[in-house]
Amino acid sequence: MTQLSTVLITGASSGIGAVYAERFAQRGHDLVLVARDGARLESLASRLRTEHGVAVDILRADLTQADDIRLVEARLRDDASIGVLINNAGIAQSGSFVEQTGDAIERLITLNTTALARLANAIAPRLAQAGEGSIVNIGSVVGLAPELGMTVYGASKAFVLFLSQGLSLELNPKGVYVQAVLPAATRTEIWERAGIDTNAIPEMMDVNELVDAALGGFDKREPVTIPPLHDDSAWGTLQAARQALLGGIKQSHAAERYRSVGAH
Ligand SMILES: NC(=O)C1=CN([C@@H]2O[C@H](COP(=O)(O)OP(=O)(O)OC[C@H]3O[C@@H](n4cnc5c(N)ncnc54)[C@H](OP(=O)(O)O)[C@@H]3O)[C@@H](O)[C@H]2O)C=CC1
Ligand SMILES: N[C@@H](C=O)C(=O)O
Repeated sequence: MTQLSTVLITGASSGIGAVYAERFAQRGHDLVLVARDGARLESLASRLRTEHGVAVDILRADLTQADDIRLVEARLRDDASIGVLINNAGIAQSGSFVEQTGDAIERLITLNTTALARLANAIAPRLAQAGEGSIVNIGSVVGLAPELGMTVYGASKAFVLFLSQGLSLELNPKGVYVQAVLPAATRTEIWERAGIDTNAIPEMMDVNELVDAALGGFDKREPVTIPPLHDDSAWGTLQAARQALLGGIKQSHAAERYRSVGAH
C-alpha cells in the first residue's frame, strides 16, 4: 500500500462527507465516494477530478439495504488500494421516542450502526494484515448526552464511540489507526432531512471548520477527536472516572446495599 492510499467515504454526497472528499482530494488521494444520490456524487467527483487531478469512483448504495451494504463491503475487502475508510453516512430523527415509528428507528440504527460496523469489519482484516491504514468513524457529542433528548440517535452515536474505542485497542497494535470524531451541531443538511428546526439551536459550527479540525486530530493520530471541546482535559477526566468505576467492580458478590433484598 502506498502512503497515498485511496480513501472510501460514505455519505459523500453532502455535508461532512463531501468536505472530507474535498480535503483528501486536495491532499492528492484517489477516492471512492458512496451515497444514494448518484447525480450529486458524479458532479462532486467530476469537479474533484478536474481541480485536483485525482481518480474518483462513485459507488451508489443505500446503506440501509443489505445488498447495497454487501456491495460496499466487497469493494473494501477486495480493493487493496483502499487504505482509509471514512465511515460517515448517518441520519438523525426528529421527535421523542414515543412519537417515532419502529420502521424509522430501525432505518436509523441500520445506517448509523449496522452499516458502519459491517464496513469497518470488511476492511479491518486486510488493513491488519497490511499493518497500516485508517478507519474514521463519525459519532456525535449527542452520544455522550442522553439529556439532549435525541435518544435513539444518541444511542447510535454512543455505539459508534464504544466501537471505535474498542477497535482502536484491538487494531492499533496491528498498525491500524482508528479515530472516533464527535462533532456537535454543524451546519449541514442533516437537520432539514430529519425535520429538525435549527432556529432553536443557539450555535452551530461551519462544516469546513469541523472537518479541518477532525483532520487535525487524524494527523495527530488521536483515538477520539472532539472539535468543539475546548478544554481537552475534560475528556481525560471522563476516561479516568470510567477507569475508577471499573476498578470498583467486584464481581464475586453483590454490593452491600443490595444484599438484604432476598431476605424478605
Ligand atoms: N451536522 C451535524 O450537526 C452533525 C453530524 N454528525 C454526523 O455526521 C455524519 C454526516 O452527516 P452530515 O454531513 O451532517 O449530514 P448530511 O445530511 O449532509 O449528509 C449525510 C450523508 O449521508 C448520506 N446518506 C443518508 N442516508 C443514506 C443511506 N441510506 N445510504 C447511504 N448514504 C446515506 C447522504 O447521501 P444521500 O442522501 O445521497 O444518500 C449524505 O451524503 C452523520 O453520521 C451525522 O450523524 C454528527 C454530529 C453533528
Ligand atoms: N446531527 C446532529 C443531530 O441531529 C448532532 O449529532 O448533533
